[in-house]
Amino acid sequence: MQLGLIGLGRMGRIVVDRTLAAGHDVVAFDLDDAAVERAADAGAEPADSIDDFVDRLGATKRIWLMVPAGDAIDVTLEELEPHLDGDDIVVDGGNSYFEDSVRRAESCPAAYLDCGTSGGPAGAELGFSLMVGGPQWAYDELEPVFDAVATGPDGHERMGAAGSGHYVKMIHNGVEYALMQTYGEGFELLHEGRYDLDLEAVASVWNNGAVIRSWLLELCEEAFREEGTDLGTVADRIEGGSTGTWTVQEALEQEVPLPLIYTALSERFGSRADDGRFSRRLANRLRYGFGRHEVPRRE
Ligand SMILES: NC(=O)C1=CN([C@@H]2O[C@H](COP(=O)(O)OP(=O)(O)OC[C@H]3O[C@@H](n4cnc5c(N)ncnc54)[C@H](O)[C@@H]3O)[C@@H](O)[C@H]2O)C=CC1
Ligand SMILES: O=C(CO)[C@H](O)[C@H](O)COP(=O)(O)O
Repeated sequence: MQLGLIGLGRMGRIVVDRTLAAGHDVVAFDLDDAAVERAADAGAEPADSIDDFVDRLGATKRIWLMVPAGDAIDVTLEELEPHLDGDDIVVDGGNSYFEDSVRRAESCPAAYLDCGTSGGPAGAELGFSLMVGGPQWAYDELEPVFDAVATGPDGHERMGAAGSGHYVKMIHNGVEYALMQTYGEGFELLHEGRYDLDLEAVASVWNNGAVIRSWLLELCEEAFREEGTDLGTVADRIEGGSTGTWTVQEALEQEVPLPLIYTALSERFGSRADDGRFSRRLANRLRYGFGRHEVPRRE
């Protein structure tokens, strides 16, 4: 099969490499010329514009977008759409908001598959976990590519109608936030607690047979090994947050309580306050107000 790939960053490049390794042909485009050159070195056919990209694809086009969620998807689709018809397929493998994917599926002349992708660049060796929404025929048609990009046939599944793939991935990310938060809390207590512990050793022994073993816990072990048991110079600031915000918004709309995911999300926002949380500072001052407790002051 021939696959056109747009977006050759951390994730797109893995899609290229795994698709090529499975014996398919890849036409590759990115706004970054150096990324296109690197994909060409790996065996892809380089394209220098969207027009060139579509010219290099056969009459029936199979296209995978791996650009950042948001405007980059709409801009790319706007350029692609005059070249597409109902026999063509477009996959969005990024972290798009599911309602945007529903809208795009309705307006795109091609069959549109929203594909939640999990595994991250670090999971490249194993292959990804793919959660796909959209028409069954398009999913079936792209099965050889999904087999290649995922861990294999068990690593991808059609979730349902348009939007469902990105919906499942959004909630996957909410779970990811909460798991990171709970590992963080456990290790914080171990770090601050009664014993002088080697946290890499704790993570390692937990990863060998413990109930709470997981890939994230293996990544905790790696972090302590590489940064030290006190995490060295790693700052207490957590970026990201869009997928977790959407998960919490959806939970509010569906009236489903998600206290753990909400707490994990709010910890991210709280971590970004430049000089500490205002609410924590006010609570500090109020304890003086009612109790004349000493007020710890900033340097
Ligand atoms: N990095 C991760 O752990 C994961 C990322 N994702 C999602 O995959 C998507 C891509 O993520 P990454 O590869 O990490 O991002 P990245 O920033 O590494 O790569 C994005 C690439 O898209 C290119 N690009 C941007 N706008 C473009 C346009 N209009 N036309 C052509 N190329 C364009 C950039 O030049 C860059 O090479 C995002 O939606 C992200 O949320 C999904 C799962 C995991
Ligand atoms: O999807 C992912 C992992 O599963 C990506 O790493 C994503 O960027 C993480 O989301 P956020 O930026 O909201 O932390």
